[in-house]
Formats: sequence, structure tokens, C-alpha cells
Amino acid sequence: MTAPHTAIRVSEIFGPTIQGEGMLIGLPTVFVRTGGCDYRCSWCDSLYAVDSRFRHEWEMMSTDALWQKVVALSGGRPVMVSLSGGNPAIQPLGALLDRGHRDGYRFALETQGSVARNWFAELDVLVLSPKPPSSEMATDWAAFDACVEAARGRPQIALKLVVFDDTDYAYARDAAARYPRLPVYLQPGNHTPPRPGDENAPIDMNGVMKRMEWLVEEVTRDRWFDARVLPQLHVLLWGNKRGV
Ligand SMILES: C[S@@+](CC[C@H](N)C(=O)[O-])C[C@H]1O[C@@H](n2cnc3c(N)ncnc32)[C@H](O)[C@@H]1O
Ligand SMILES: Nc1nc2[nH]cc(C(=O)O)c2c(=O)[nH]1
Ligand code: SF4
Ligand SMILES: [Mg+2]
Repeated sequence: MTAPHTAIRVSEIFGPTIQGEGMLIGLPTVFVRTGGCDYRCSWCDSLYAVDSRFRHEWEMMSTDALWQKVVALSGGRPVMVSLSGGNPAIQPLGALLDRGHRDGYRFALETQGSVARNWFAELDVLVLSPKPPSSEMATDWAAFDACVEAARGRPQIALKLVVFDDTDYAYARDAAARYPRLPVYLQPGNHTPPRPGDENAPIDMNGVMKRMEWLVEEVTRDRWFDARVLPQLHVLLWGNKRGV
């Protein structure tokens, strides 16, 4: 029996696939998606890891059991492990980082920046993705600052911003200006499938491509020359499919 305070709530573990977003795009990666989130973004593409109606799919796992699964998926060869969710920052992941580093693996973590943890300092990459107005969530910048502070030292830190419209773009500019030393990745928003976790729901690929093109126009017009604009590569390849 795993002690409750050390068990990790897991929605899914999958891979290796390629990282589809941001700084590590294209890199072979195993994903650990934790269950549960302190946000509920209007357009979250992973509601099956957020909405408690899906909790019957989530599993409480010990660090060892989780780690065995990652090792099995990667054939024991060190690979990048991406911790996503839900919000992985609300899970006890410090021991997992120790365990994996001993085996030569590297860890990236994706979070909205609402909860800071001391163990952020043990990550290799911290992707902070503050949520723009279209998400209908409000950013607590003090909490966000604490996340940046907690990760000073070892991890590379990047800002990843989802943009649906002008207001989101203005928010992204403001967020980037707050952290002038952090690299910025902009990704066009993709409208959420009507039913969470429905892998067959079609993607509005036209809309994604239009927003991508528009984002490139905005960035070049503003001479925002240190921002990078990237699509969600996995969405282009596989749409809403889970486990890829
Ligand atoms: C599902 S979230 C999980 C990690 C964490 N809760 C967060 O939001 O950063 C992973 C990434 O997907 C992005 N994302 C979620 N829904 C999206 C959508 N509909 N279109 C584009 N990106 C989306 C988030 O902004 C975040 O960068
Ligand atoms: N291939 C792939 N890349 C991703 N990058 C971020 C993802 C996420 O949902 O957190 C994700 C995902 O689910 N799949
Ligand atoms: S913070 Fe991330 S996981 Fe949580 S609802 Fe928003 S996009 Fe989804
Ligand atoms: Mg995703």
C-alpha cells in the first residue's frame, strides 16, 4: 500500500512519442500526465485529466510503480520525461526526479505557474504557461514569480503562451515583458473537443492554421524578434488522439 502523501495521481503514461510543443519540440519524450488541476481553462484540451468526472480513469501510483512504467516504455534507455497534466505541481514528484536522474533520464514539467514547489530546482526544464484571458482564468503573478524563483539554478525555464485572439496576444506581450530573460514560445489555440477525451472529434485545422499565420504576422509586425511561433505538432499529426 502506497502512503497517501507520497502517491502520485496519474491520468496516463505514454510514449515514447515526440514532444509536440515549445522549446523541446520534436524531441523523443515519454509523457506522464497527472490527474487533477487547480484551474479549469475554458479551452483545456486535456479535460480528462482535469475534470473529476474522469477520476475513475486516474490511478494512485507509487514513485516506484510509476518509474517502472517509464523504464518499460523507454526500454531502459534514458529519454526526456515530460510531466504534464492537469497541474503536475500539485503532485509529490520530488522523489521521482531523484529516481529518474539516478538512471540518467531528464525531466521537463509543464505548469500554469499557480503552485511553486522546492523540487522545481531539480528539473531539467520548467515550462511555465500562464493563462491568457480567453481561458477565463486569472493569473496570480505573485504565485507565478514564486515558480520562477523556485526553479533558479539548474532548470532551463521557458514561457509558453497560448494565443486565440488580440487580447491573448496583448497578454502574451505583457507576460514576456515581465520576464525579459526567459525564452518565449507562442502557440495558436486549438478549440476544445465538445466532449472531453473524445479522440475522434475533428480538429478545426483551418482555424489553427489561420491563427498560426496571423500570429506570425503580429510578431513580425511588432518586430518581436526573440519570440518563437510554433504549432502543436502532435495536433497537426494526430488531432485529438490521446496517448501520442
Ligand atoms: C494541458 S496543459 C497541462 C499542463 C498545465 N496545466 C498547463 O496548462 O501548463 C499542457 C499545455 O497545453 C496547452 N493547451 C491546453 N489546451 C490547449 C488548447 N486548446 N490549445 C492550445 N494549447 C492548449 C496549455 O496551455 C499548456 O501549455
Ligand atoms: N506529443 C505531445 N506533445 C505534447 N506537448 C504537450 C502535451 C501536453 O498535453 O501536455 C503533449 C501531448 O499530449 N503530446
Ligand atoms: S491549467 Fe492546464 S490542465 Fe489545467 S485546465 Fe488549464 S490547460 Fe487544462
Ligand atoms: Mg496537450
